Amino acid sequence: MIGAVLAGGRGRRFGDDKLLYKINGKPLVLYTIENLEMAKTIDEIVLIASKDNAERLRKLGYRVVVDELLIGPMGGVYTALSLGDAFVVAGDMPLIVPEFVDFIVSNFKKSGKIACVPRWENGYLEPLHAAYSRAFREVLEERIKDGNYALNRAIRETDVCYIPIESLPEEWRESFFNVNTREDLRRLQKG
Ligand SMILES: Nc1nc2c(ncn2[C@@H]2O[C@H](COP(=O)(O)OP(=O)(O)OP(=O)(O)O)[C@@H](O)[C@H]2O)c(=O)[nH]1
Ligand SMILES: [Mg+2]
Repeated sequence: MIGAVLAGGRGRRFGDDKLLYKINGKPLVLYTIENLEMAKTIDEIVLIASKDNAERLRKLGYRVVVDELLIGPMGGVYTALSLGDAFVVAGDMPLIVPEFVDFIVSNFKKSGKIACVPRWENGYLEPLHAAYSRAFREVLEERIKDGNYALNRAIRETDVCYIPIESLPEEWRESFFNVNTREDLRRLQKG
């Protein structure tokens, strides 16, 4: 399974250097990549960049694909799925838990569903920490054509499998932590 890292955002809340911002000498996105690589079910990492940051991201040594749409996360997932089935994560999720990724990917494979997405009891979804089949790209294509760019709605209106988060080990929840502001970074450095 491909591990696709969304890295084409503009980081308006943080500053556009967000993913390459160094924490203890290492770019934020490299934490995400290295944890994803540790998942046994992931055999290739691909960064889904914008044309503006693709060259800078290429220097990290991973495969980079340019997202030509830049309509938000939905376009990133759409671009990733052109390569095949993928586990998609946001590049700003440095604490992803490899065992959790493997858990989602194996459930996705077992379920035979078009996608498998973690869901909180209150209904909130975690679409940027989820497994998608290539076939889901067609669902997205229809919606993109109509100008419907909300990924959450696309998932809700499709027959996907959900992973109930509260039934899983509590330590796995840090997997969803994402860096949006400089304040989040301080939380990360404190550990
Ligand atoms: N390929 C791609 N990635 C995206 C796109 N929009 C956001 N992302 C990435 O998805 C992840 C989560 O997005 P956000 O937390 O909203 O980050 P952001 O868009 O960079 O930041 P804000 O402008 O502050 O919302 C980040 O790693 C972004 O780089 C997009 O249009 N295409
Ligand atoms: Mg974020």
